[in-house]
Amino acid sequence: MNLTELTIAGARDALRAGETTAQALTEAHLEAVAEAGALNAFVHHTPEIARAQAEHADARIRRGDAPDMCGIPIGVKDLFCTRGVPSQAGSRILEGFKPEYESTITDKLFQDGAVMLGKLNMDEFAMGSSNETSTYGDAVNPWRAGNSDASLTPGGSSGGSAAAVAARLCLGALGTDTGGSIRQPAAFTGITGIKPTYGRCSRWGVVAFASSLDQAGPMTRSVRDAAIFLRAMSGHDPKDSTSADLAVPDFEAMLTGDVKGQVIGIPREYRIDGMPEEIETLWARGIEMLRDAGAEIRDISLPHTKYALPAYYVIAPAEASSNLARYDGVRFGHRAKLGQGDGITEMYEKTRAEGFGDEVQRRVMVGTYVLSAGFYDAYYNRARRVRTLIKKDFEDAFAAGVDAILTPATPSSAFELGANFTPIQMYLNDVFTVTVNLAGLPGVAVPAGLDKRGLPMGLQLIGKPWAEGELLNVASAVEERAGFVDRPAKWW
Ligand SMILES: NC(=O)C[C@H](N)C(=O)O
Repeated sequence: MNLTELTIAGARDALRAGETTAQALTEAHLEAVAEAGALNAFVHHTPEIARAQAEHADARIRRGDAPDMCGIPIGVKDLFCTRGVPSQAGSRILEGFKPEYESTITDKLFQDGAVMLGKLNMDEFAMGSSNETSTYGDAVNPWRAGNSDASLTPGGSSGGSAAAVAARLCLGALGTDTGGSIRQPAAFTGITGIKPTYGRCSRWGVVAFASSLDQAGPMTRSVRDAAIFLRAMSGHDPKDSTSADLAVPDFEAMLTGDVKGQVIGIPREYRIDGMPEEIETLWARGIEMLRDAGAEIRDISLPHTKYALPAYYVIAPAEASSNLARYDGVRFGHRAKLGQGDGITEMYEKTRAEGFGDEVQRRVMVGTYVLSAGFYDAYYNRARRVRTLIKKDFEDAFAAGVDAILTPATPSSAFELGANFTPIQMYLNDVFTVTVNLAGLPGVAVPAGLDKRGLPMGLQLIGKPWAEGELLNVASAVEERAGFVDRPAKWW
């Protein structure tokens, strides 16, 4: 058995059947991680923790007391606080920060027996779409275009998570998604990623970027794995007042693959100018797959879509400017060296100028500006009103009988690292994904084909609030028909 080729479902079943052990799985993955330095996916390695967790998991499996994630080697995005383990959110300003507490999500996973191999690379404070704003340097996509050896982005901000899962360094990884950070990298690396409904998973102990938009989710190599992983992460947490007090369904049991009679909406506003033909064709193929599976395809309108990106890039920086005020050189991580006569103001200024990268500084400035007294109504309040309209567009579609919405996940496949996009060009990566965060809905990206260069492309499905199970079921129908089995050739 090739242990790094298993899915989470396959590994779980093999562990329970005694065909392998958590320790063997862990060693195989630690070895894969050690060989994959060129991908720069893992930025902190925790082999001692992994080995201790695996030993413990094996004992539980032998006792017949093994939850689904017991003994499963995973990677954790650096945005999650993990007790005693560096948790830097990809930023220099959190250099040396080792939390004294565990995030609720990692705690839940560890309670279930999951094995943490280490922390994964990401854009600084989750701001970016290419993993190029990370203080650790770029994570690299394991996929390459044709015969070219140019390094491609795995997407962002959960770039390390996507690269690690696609390269078989772990069976699944934790990501977070504020405007597309799970779904875009999943699409760029040919894996599955779901952003759950806002409130499905606790945000406690996840470094905050934009609190009304942030949501954690799993990144995996199959829809079934996403269902298993998501169930283990979900649930109410009294420590996060925005987490929902709702029962968590068995998402895996809902994967029947049957979508007969379901109404799938195709929003005409997502047919944007300049959309590459290959993405358009992929979308058309997705429509055919679902029609073929017995779903009813319906053209719909989500009229405020075009205002989503500008509204997101007002609301997210506004919240970020407030959340990031706490990094002052006193409470966490990095503090600048001070000169003679420097007072507390210089300490704040120098620390923040050194500790934050350009993109983070840009967002703090934009955010502070749109919240300032003279501009609050013109920008922040207007963006909030747009957000309400976007949410209402989706509500109207669902009220008219639509069960799920199909769109492309991204407007392109993976691009080269160092492409030197302007900030606006970079933000355009999120054009199909931010609406979902603004509306608080669940969205899943599934790999559905390769482009002419041999790079993966993904489709996005958007669901009703709390309907992750139904949504993953539609995704599984696409997965089955797309038959995406391609994988990156190993060059690292
Ligand atoms: N965090 C995210 O979901 C990524 C998004 N591209 C942003 O930079 O805000």
